[in-house]
Amino acid sequence: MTRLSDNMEKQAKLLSTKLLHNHRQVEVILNRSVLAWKVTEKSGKRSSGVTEGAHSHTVQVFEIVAVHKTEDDDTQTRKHQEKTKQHSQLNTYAFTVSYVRRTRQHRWRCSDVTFHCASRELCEQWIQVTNEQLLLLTNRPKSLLVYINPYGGKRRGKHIYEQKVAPMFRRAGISADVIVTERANHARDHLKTEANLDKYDGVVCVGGDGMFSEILHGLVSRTQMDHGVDQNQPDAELVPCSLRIGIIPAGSTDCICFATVGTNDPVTSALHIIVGDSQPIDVCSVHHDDIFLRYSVSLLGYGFYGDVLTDSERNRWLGPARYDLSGVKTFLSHNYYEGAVSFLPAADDSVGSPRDKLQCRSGCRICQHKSPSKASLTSEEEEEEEKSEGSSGWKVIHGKFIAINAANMSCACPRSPKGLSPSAHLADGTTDLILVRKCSRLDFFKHLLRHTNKDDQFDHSFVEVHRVRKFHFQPRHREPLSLEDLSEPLKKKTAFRPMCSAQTTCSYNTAHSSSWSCDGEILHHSAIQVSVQCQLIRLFARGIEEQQQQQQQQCVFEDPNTLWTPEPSTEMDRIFSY
Ligand SMILES: CCCCCCCCCCCCC/C=C/[C@@H](O)[C@H](CO)NC(=O)CCCCCCCCCCCCCCC
Ligand SMILES: Nc1ncnc2c1ncn2[C@@H]1O[C@H](COP(=O)(O)OP(=O)(O)OP(=O)(O)O)[C@@H](O)[C@H]1O
Ligand SMILES: [Ca+2]
Repeated sequence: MTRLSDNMEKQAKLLSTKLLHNHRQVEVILNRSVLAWKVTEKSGKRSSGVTEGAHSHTVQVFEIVAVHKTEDDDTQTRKHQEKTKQHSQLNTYAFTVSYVRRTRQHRWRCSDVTFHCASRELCEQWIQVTNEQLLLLTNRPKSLLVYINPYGGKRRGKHIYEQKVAPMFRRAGISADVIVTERANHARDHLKTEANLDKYDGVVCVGGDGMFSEILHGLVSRTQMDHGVDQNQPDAELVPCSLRIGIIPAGSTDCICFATVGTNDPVTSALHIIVGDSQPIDVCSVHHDDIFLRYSVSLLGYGFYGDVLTDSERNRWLGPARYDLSGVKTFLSHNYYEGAVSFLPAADDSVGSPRDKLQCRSGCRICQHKSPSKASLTSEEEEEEEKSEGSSGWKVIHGKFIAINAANMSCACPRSPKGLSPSAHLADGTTDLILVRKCSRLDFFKHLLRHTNKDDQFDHSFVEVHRVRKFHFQPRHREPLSLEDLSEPLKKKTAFRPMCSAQTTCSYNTAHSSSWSCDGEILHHSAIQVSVQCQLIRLFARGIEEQQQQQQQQCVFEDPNTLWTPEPSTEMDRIFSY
């Protein structure tokens, strides 16, 4: 066994020992980046002609969840002690490493591997040295603030957290303060005004997109208040939030989780939190004149999706099925709306285009590209840039639209696995503006259907899509201006400005106006100004991993339930022979 000093090369072995695993002798190596083990002894039981190289396993150190002494009463250890007569000295002291194992469709599971050692000292040394490596991973959260919506989705949030997530947090040594919400906006208000955020490394929401939206608003507003930033200023440079947000999906659509992780699975999300993943996310700020309305990270939808949402709110009791019912009803209504959309295209080539088929994936190059237009430009500089852009500046489109959608991320979800804009990026500082013009029911049906198959939903004469940094929408008909519809700050403002003229209220016709759905919340203003705030928040996620990469990593070996991670033989040789 060798123990090398801290300043040795990254790949140098910290520990290298012959141990027992599954009744067989294995050589186990720990260096700064991987834990690896390979069988060094042939077993009569498993002689399937597989070479020794195929028995090699590696686990990235940053994907180790925890290492523990295997308890004496551990069933596995007892079974092992009974069975392994031939290794009598090597079967008493054992440690278990819990690590991330990839399964199908971006799902992660926590797997355990137990190694048996010849002595207590050796066992303790393995635990200590492995733990030392885990402590070096400073991006891992130690303390979390968790909000559970007990009524989201199928009302299983509390059960999911207690049964699936809390035990994993405990195993990983993460402490969690849990608040089960008692009313809508409880989490938002608590974060905004009460929570002592200095105590935490992250905030976790257990619920759906609506619950995530509460956490987003609480955290972003709190950060701006703490830094004296006025959210009502559409051009204000917002301060990024320092705490990351974890999403344990327990809602109806869970689009934000699906589009950032690739699956809606509580265990996978818990593992992304434990390993301390970090995925920056763009946030759209939505204003009406100089009044802040809301933030959005997924879909801002006017017309079709706004109407689906408005109708579905009446049928909340139906749970997730409410969207399908309202979807069919809205489709049959076949409404269209008139208005003007003006937008500032993301002219910079580095952001690609919504039709380039370059999907945003883990480590996305486009999102990493630091163009000056991302985050670093002051609003004055941006204004200057806009003025000097001339023909590449703001564009205006007047028309009759069935839907106006701004997809800040793909909006992939189980209903539409590739999403509303399959090539939208999580953190590029832009949103994809999709305009679906008035068309026949059949054409609109064909367009919708393409959200569920491989065909290009933008390849229709009545659909256009633009990658934009900002956009405005002005409905052709004036806004409804009943005081009940107005947000608190606007009510105050209205008291000084007589906006609600008789002419305005009379000219408003509900049949001609839709509402915006903002991440599943209805906005009470149709005329809005939207600006993308590049990478304003970070999630405990890493973006969707390449499917190809996943498949390469997963091979079923001998036991179809055993998924293992083979390394190219050269890589394994390098690890074991260094
Ligand atoms: C022919 C089948 C076509 C299926 C087309 C499916 C397209 C689905 C695209 C879903 C995009 C979801 C975007 C996510 C938005 C979230 O920020 C938000 C908050 O959770 N969710 C919703 O607003 C919830 C929005 C839920 C929208 C459901 C729409 C269902 C449409 C059904 C149309 C049926 C037509 C049938 C004609 C006979
Ligand atoms: N204790 C509570 N009682 C009532 N409503 C709550 C409570 N806690 C949170 N809410 C509200 O419930 C709404 C819906 O919650 P959530 O997003 O978790 O589920 P969902 O609507 O089923 O899922 P999705 O948003 O993914 O469609 C949120 O807008 C949130 O503000
Ligand atoms: Ca984006």
